[in-house]
Parts: sequence; C-alpha cells; structure tokens
Amino acid sequence: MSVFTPLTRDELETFLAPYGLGRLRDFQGIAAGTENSNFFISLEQGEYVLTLVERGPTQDLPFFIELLDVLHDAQLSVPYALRTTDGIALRTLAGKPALLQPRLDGRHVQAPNNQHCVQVGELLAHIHTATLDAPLVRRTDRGLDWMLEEGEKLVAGLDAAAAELLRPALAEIQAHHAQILALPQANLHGDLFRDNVMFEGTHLTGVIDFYNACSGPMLYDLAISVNDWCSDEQGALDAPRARALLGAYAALRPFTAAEAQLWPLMLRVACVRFWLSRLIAAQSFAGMDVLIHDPKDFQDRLGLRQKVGVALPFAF
Ligand SMILES: Nc1ncnc2c1ncn2[C@@H]1O[C@H](COP(=O)(O)OP(=O)(O)OP(=O)(O)O)[C@@H](O)[C@H]1O
Ligand SMILES: N[C@@H](CCO)C(=O)O
Repeated sequence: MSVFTPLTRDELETFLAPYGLGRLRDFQGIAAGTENSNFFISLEQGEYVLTLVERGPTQDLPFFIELLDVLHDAQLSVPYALRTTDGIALRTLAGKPALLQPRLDGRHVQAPNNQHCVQVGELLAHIHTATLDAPLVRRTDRGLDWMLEEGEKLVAGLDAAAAELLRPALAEIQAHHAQILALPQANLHGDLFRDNVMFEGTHLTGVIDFYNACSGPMLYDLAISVNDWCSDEQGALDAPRARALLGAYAALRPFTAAEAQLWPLMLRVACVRFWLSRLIAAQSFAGMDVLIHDPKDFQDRLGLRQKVGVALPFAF
C-alpha cells in the first residue's frame, strides 16, 4: 500500500492538537495513491485527510495552499489546507511537510457515463475561469522540456515498436513547443483522472490531489482529462463521452481557433506525459509495495491518437 511514512497514534495526537478540532477518534492509512502518504483522520469535530508530501519541490507547497484557497473561495469543493488556531497551514510531521484537509464526500467512478463527463467538463472550466485572469505562477516539473529530456533517455530502453511511437511524438513536441506555450493559460489541475474526482451518483462532490497543479495551457488540462475519462477499454476515444465533456466545458469557456487547431496534438502530448511518468515510476518502485499504473495504457492511447475523430467544439 502507498503509505510511505507510517505514523503512530502519539505522533498524530501531538500533531493534531493545535487545530482545535477535538480528540483523535481513529485514523487509517489510505492504500490508493502513488505519490504521497495519506491518512483518513477522524476527530471529534469531523472527518479529515492528512497528507505527508513525499515528492516534489517543497518550496512549491505555498503555491498549492494558495491555489486551493482561491478555488475554495470560488465555491469549488477542494481539499484546502486547514489552519491551526495560530493560523498555520503548512506544518511538519515525521520530517515531511504535512497538511490537514477536509475529507470530501463521494466515491471515485470507474466507468463514467456522459453525465459524469459533463460534470468533469464543467469542473475544469470552473477551475480555469477562477484563475485565468491572474494565474498563480508555477511551472510544472513534468512539462514539455521534461518530456523531451526524459523521453530521450527512456527511448533507448524501449522495444522497437514503442520506440517508433515515442520518437515522432517527441519530435512533434519539439516542433510545436512555442505554439503550445502560446495557448491561453490559467491554473491547471494537471492530473484530473477518475481517481482524483469524487461523485455521489452523477453529482460531482469534490476534486482532490492538486500536487501536479501548475500554470499552463488550459487545453493541456482538457487533453489529460479526456484521455482518462473518455477512453474505452482499448484506449480509443469514446466520442459521446468526449463530446459531452468538451461541450460542457465550451459552454463556460469557449475554445479559441488556436486551441481547436492544436487539439489532436495536445491529446498526444498528454499521452507522452503519463507514458513517461509511469515508465519512470515502474522503474523506481519495482519490487516495492506501491501502486504502479501500467505504462502500456498510454503507449496504446498514443498509438490510437495518431488520428483524432473528435474535434474541439469551435465556431469558425
Ligand atoms: N480530501 C479528501 N477527501 C476524501 N478522500 C481523499 C481526500 N484526499 C485523498 N483522499 C483519498 O485518498 C486517495 C489518495 O489520495 P491522492 O490521490 O491525493 O494520493 P496521491 O498519492 O497524491 O495519488 P496519485 O497517485 O493520484 O497522485 C484518493 O484516491 C482518495 O480516495
Ligand atoms: N494519474 C497518474 C498518477 C499520479 O500522477 C497516472 O495515472 O499515471
């Protein structure tokens, strides 16, 4: 299970006291997740989630806290950082940066339908419209330059078919680098997969795991989401779900001509991003008791996105 840092009850009681939320009733490590250690925490005054941040640059944590405050103020159901009675959000536990957040209701959806996808499209549009006038600046640590650098390193170890797929994808990223970064920007979730959204029935109740959030082209966030929410079992785009998600988004934030033009490319860029990060995770965590997602899913999707049959809804 993906609790990298186990905690004792004593450690937790000491850590939680300054929030003034009552005594610790119960706690439990969360098996899901691949990047951080998370715990469900039951206190007298309610249900919470404690995150120990295990990777990534800790100097960026104030960015995540501020972004979640902005989204919380915009009425979105997000895990914003609770403050101690002294007003402190970012603390340390077991030598790791630690944040306490509200536990959001709902469950992850494994097999989304069009209605789920409509809600995800609306959610993304709300995240973007809440931040596009004044995005909080953070460059992603897994952006285009990272893809080019890591891709070059990894391609030598791939089998011939995989290498033949990755090489042209990297060349395409190199060639369109400037055009991609010139697209309209806002703050992005950066990892809006099914396991980061909560639903009750078809009602979206929350969005979690903002540790890949950054400033960047909004179209990239859509490509990441569509690749996960709107793929069939083989990885091909499911056109009705993709149209549902994109149409709901466009009703709140219309797409530009440049976005419509770069859409098929952006779907491929988002495949490369997660293919590479999964390959790296599979190598780093090999043999460990850590949840590893299959890199091949994104190899297959990249193969299937060479032609994209779902255009971005855009009025020329
Ligand atoms: N605020 C919250 N409310 C309810 N459940 C939560 C909350 N935060 C985390 N969880 C639960 O913990 C699980 C792991 O959390 P999260 O996705 O943030 O971990 P991670 O290690 O950063 O994972 P990932 O692999 O997605 O990057 C989630 O799938 C969810 O079930
Ligand atoms: N959502 C990512 C893992 C966390 O970033 C994946 O499925 O590869």
